[in-house]
Amino acid sequence: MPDRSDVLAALDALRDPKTGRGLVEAGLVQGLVVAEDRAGFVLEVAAADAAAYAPVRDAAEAALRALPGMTRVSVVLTTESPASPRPRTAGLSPEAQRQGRPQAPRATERPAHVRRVLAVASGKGGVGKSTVAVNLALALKARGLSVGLLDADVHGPSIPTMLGIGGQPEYRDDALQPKIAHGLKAMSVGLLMKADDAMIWRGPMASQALTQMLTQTAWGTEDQPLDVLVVDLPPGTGDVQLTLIQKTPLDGAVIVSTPQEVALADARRAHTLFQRVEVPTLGLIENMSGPVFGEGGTAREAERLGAPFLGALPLDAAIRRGGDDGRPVVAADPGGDVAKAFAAIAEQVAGALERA
Ligand SMILES: Nc1ncnc2c1ncn2[C@@H]1O[C@H](COP(=O)(O)OP(=O)(O)OP(=O)(O)O)[C@@H](O)[C@H]1O
Repeated sequence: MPDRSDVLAALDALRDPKTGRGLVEAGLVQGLVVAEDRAGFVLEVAAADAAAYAPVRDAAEAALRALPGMTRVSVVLTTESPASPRPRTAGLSPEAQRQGRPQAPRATERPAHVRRVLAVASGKGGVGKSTVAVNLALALKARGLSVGLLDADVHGPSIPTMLGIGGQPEYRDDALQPKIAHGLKAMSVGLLMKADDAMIWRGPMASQALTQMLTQTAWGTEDQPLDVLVVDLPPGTGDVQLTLIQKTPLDGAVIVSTPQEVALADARRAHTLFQRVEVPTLGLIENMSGPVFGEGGTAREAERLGAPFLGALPLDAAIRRGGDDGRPVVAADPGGDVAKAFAAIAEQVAGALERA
């Protein structure tokens, strides 16, 4: 298996067309991940140079793929647009300087022409976070808002399936063009990565690519800004989530949980995580509520945390089918009980975002 130094040598053998130096020496290789038969990194260039560097990205991918034993390679070309400077990062606090440990960077850059950014989070995986994100986005849209959906779930991006979208997003007019599905503007990490690249994407690449999807997607225009951008975060409360929520300028978060104690304990941790970064928890949502998993647990947890309880959604086969078929239940059956439950939640979320 090639190791990190083999990968670096292969990349440095390629020339940066601008400086004539090797890619590594020129500082173009960022966030390199090498793990057994996989490698990936971010090639970040100025926006004006994006087209010129596409062949460099292709050459880098080819060079890595040519290494013996290397089967999965992913190079993401990201651009640094002059109109949207990189997020400024916080300097080291005196305490951190003394300890030699950097503080995590805090986002200061908002995506252009987006009024509000809402995170949908869950402590635990599989509780229906993505299902809620999609249907809540549709319910907000049904209120007359213009809504975008950013699938940041690097662990398992499911929004493309849920919305029935696919194919690489187009890069036009210096921006990634979102896919339009059921009236939502959607962008997913799943559209940019190949199915089995998930592991590579968990590291710095994920963070950089998400920053790019957030800030360089054509979410809105000056004349028609996007009202709400819903961000489907990866489940969990670890370092990946912490980095993402620190780098994303969030106006509020909703936390999805099932009624079981194991899920509620993780929901509690998610709330604590948001508190740490001073993002208000707009409320908790109980999913898969009913006789199988129980009901009421999330409402009680919300009360304990001092956060609003936004509503409960039943365990319902139609919700699952809608997700599998690319026809989310709120779009497929807008007059049904589930759509009404989402409408009630959307009303509270819209109100809270207005005040945020
Ligand atoms: N209320 C519900 N009733 C029935 N099935 C549901 C419900 N909510 C979600 N599901 C189904 O449960 C599965 C997991 O849902 P989903 O992918 O939304 O969870 P998640 O929390 O986003 O998972 P992860 O973050 O781990 O990817 C899906 O098959 C989905 O269709």
